[in-house]
Formats: sequence, C-alpha cells, structure tokens
Amino acid sequence: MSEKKVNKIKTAVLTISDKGSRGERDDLSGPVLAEMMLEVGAEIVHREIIADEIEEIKSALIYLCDHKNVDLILTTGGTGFAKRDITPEATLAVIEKESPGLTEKMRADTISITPKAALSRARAGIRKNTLIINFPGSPKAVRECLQSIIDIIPHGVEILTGEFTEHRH
Ligand SMILES: Nc1ncnc2c1ncn2[C@@H]1O[C@H](COP(=O)(O)OP(=O)(O)OP(=O)(O)O)[C@@H](O)[C@H]1O
Ligand SMILES: Nc1nc2c(c(=O)[nH]1)N[C@H]1C(S)=C(S)[C@@H](COP(=O)(O)O)O[C@H]1N2
Repeated sequence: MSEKKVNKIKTAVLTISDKGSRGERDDLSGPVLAEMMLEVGAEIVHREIIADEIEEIKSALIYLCDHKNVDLILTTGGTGFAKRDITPEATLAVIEKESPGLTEKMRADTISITPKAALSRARAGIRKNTLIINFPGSPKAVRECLQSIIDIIPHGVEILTGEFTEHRH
C-alpha cells in the first residue's frame, strides 16, 4: 500500500521595520506569524528583521525564493502610507504572478474589526515555487489577517509545489 508523503510547509518570516532593524523596538509581529504557522504544522526555516529599504527587501525575497527554496514567505510591516513603507512595491518587483485573492480576503474579513484594515496595501504573489504574502505591521493586525487565510494557504502551496503539505486545525 502506498502512502502519501506529507511535507511541512518551509516558511520564512521577514519583519520589515526601521525601528526593529535598529533594535529600538522588540519585534512582536514576526513571532506571531511564526507561532501561528508552527501551530498548523509548518516549519520555520528563516527569520529576519530588515529595514524599510526596497533593495534589501528585494534581495532577501529573491534569496529565499531562488536559493533557499522556501515554500512560503510571510512579511510583516511596511504596507501602509508612511513615506518609507515600501514592502508591496518590493514584493511586486520580484513576483512573477500576483495572487490578489489572499490579501483581498484578509482585508474583507477583518474590515469589520477595524475599517483601518483598508489602509494596508499588502500584496501577495508567486516567484518560482514560492508564495509571498505581505501582512501589516502591528501584532494585532498580523494575527487577524493570518487567521483569515491560514486554512487556505496549504492548498495553494500544494498546487504550487506539487507536494502534499501538513496542516493541523
Ligand atoms: N514588528 C513589530 N513588532 C511590534 N509592534 C509593531 C511591529 N511593527 C509595527 N508595530 C506596531 O504597529 C504600529 C504601526 O506600525 P508601523 O509599521 O506604522 O510602525 P512604525 O513604528 O512606523 O514602523 P517602523 O519600525 O518601520 O518605523 C507601531 O506603532 C507599532 O506599535
Ligand atoms: N486586520 C487588521 N488590518 C490592519 C490593521 C489592524 O489593526 N487589523 N491595522 C491597519 C493600519 S492602522 C495600518 S496603518 C495598515 C498598514 O500597516 P503597516 O504600515 O504597519 O504595514 O494596516 C492596517 N491593517
């Protein structure tokens, strides 16, 4: 009898924050993303805090997609209207295909919690075998937004990578 091989989703978490990168504020949002993904059976293979600098963000995304072959990259921060917020533009510069439904769903599901959900310009998309999803910066926003899509991520990753992935509810 053959058994399906089930893989853990290899996940990288990038916190994009000037204050975090300078050590001026503890990063609480990266850990929220990591803990929520661990709870559903993913494997966290990379964690990093990066300043709101487009070239640094693009380099980190490209390295993780092209050289580390991660299945999933979750970013937090830099999606708003502040002058230095540049995460969506860095993401759009490196992805090959957009996946608008993921960020549409997170905004639609959480707008009843706060209308300010509409202020996040978060984007999502695919580069090679990797799905990249932006999240807003605050730990509260991260929790609300990931909760909205956490159950559909594994199916997307399965289709993208052609491998079955573990997911606990
Ligand atoms: N990584 C994080 N960890 C903890 N709290 C965060 C984090 N990112 C943002 N926040 C909180 O969310 C609020 C809004 O996020 P925003 O990204 O606008 O903050 P910021 O202070 O401008 O970020 P930056 O560090 O890039 O200057 C912040 O005031 C902060 O309280
Ligand atoms: N679900 C949810 N989305 C949210 C929020 C929130 O509290 N909950 N905060 C919003 C706010 S106040 C801002 S300014 C934007 C952008 O956040 P960022 O610049 O930290 O990425 O995310 C928005 N998205």
